Amino acid sequence: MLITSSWKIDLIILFVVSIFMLYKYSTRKFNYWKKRGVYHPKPIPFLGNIADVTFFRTNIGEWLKKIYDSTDEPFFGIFVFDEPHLIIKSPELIKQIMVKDFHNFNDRTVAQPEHNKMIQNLMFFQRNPEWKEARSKITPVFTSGKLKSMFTLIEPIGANLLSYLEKNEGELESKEVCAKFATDVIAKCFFGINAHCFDDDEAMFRKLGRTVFDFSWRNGIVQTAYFFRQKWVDTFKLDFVEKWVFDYFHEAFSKTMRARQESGAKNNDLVDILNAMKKNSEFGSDMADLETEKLVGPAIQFFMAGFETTSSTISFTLYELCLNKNIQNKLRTEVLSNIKKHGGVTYEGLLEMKYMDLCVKEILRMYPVLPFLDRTCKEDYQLPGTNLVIEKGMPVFISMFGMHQDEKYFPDPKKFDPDRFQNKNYNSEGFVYFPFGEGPRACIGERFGLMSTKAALAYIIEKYEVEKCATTPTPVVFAPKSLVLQSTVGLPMRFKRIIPTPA
Ligand code: HEM
Repeated sequence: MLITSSWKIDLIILFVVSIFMLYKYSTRKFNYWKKRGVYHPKPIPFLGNIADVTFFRTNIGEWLKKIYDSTDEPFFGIFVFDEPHLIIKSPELIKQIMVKDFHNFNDRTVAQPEHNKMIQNLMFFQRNPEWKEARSKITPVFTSGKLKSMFTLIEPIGANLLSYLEKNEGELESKEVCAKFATDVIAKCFFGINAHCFDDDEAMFRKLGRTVFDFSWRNGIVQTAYFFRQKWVDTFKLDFVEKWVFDYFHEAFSKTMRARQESGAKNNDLVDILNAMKKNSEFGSDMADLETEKLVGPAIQFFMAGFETTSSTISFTLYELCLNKNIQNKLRTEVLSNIKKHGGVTYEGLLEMKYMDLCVKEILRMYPVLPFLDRTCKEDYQLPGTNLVIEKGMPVFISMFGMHQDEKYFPDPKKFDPDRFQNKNYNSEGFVYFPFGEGPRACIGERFGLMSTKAALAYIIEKYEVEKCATTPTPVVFAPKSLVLQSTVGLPMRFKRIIPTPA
């Protein structure tokens, strides 16, 4: 006998008391924002405001946008399960945090797993001071000269893309076509490997890409935990992507690097650049060992950060072009005259394509592949012009998707209107448009991503008309289990070869 003479009643009492205690525990911080006079949507016990993401009813980008749209406050609080998080909405405050006071917000909130050295050393996950050191060493990989050299590696992949389209003309899933292109480009430029994605649907690098980014329960749960339940990552030793993926990348890169060192061959890729840096001891004396994560890390990081972002941007552009024929025709006119002037799709030619630039800018506004930014507050911080002190360790989020779709900044936000970027700087006062992030921690591969995106578009648009077909989704429905913005059904469309008219 415990409490009453019936063990059944005892059990019920114990159950009710346990639930009550759990309820009390999960709601113990729920007056955090109220006490500070900060607006916050009403949280629910155990889940806070993250129920929709927890049950995979929506993805993180759309969830944050929905909360962003629910208030006009310049900043507001939410609860992720039981933990308070701050969302910044004011463009001026975003600028303050991302740039002016970057020193106090120079780490992401994303977990840095103790059990996995490889993930720890990926730049996206790195914390300071390691991040600062790694970033300054890797920045020279993306100078104009190196990009221009890497462009020569993209040209043959452009030819493969066109012969693939020629063989498979008609209805195609454009996201898959663009994924093949982006995978081949990244494998070639960063791993020195021909991935052969256009020849083989089951090519190994393509499989790796699917494993990392295809929406699955595994990826949905683990990748959400990395951003919102960092403690689980260490407790359950969760790997951002499956371990075999890292092992494969590690092996592939190390092999190429070793072969290159032995043969002395040069290829204009990351392998050459890192070999040269290693020779000059730019990575320090501990880098004598070829297999170390610090050398392989950048290649893996570039694959993970560059493959999905680039392929999505190309395919979302094709998607909007097939829905907006007049814009497609205008872009083709520019591409054709540029190709005529430069004798083909060239590095210099791409830089001159003004309308192409507007189209890609507008796509990245409408479909920012990574739809939110995150930073951690390093030390207690008085939010300028407010009474709020952001406490040390507070996760701070920015809804990029919310800002980019806010009609206050972008009238008629669902309309694909490249001309809205014509002679317009949206970030003059504060930040409202930042598809590559902002400040010292912004995307390091922006210029590479834009170069490969524009190259693919130029190759395709020169030779093919893209058209809506019966399975083209209108509008796009974003996958709820995905960290990045992805269409649930892909982006099928018709590729119709343009028959040149005789001169
Ligand atoms: C259209 C293509 C791309 C888009 C839209 C994109 C977007 C982004 C965004 C939003 C961030 C976070 C920035 C922040 O927190 O302020 C980021 C970070 C990053 N991106 Fe990209 N990216 C693209 C292509 C690439 C490519 C091609 C590479 C590599 C070659 C790359 C490498 C990285 C890395 C390493 C980071 C982490 C930077 C750091 O923590 O210092 N990205 N990217």
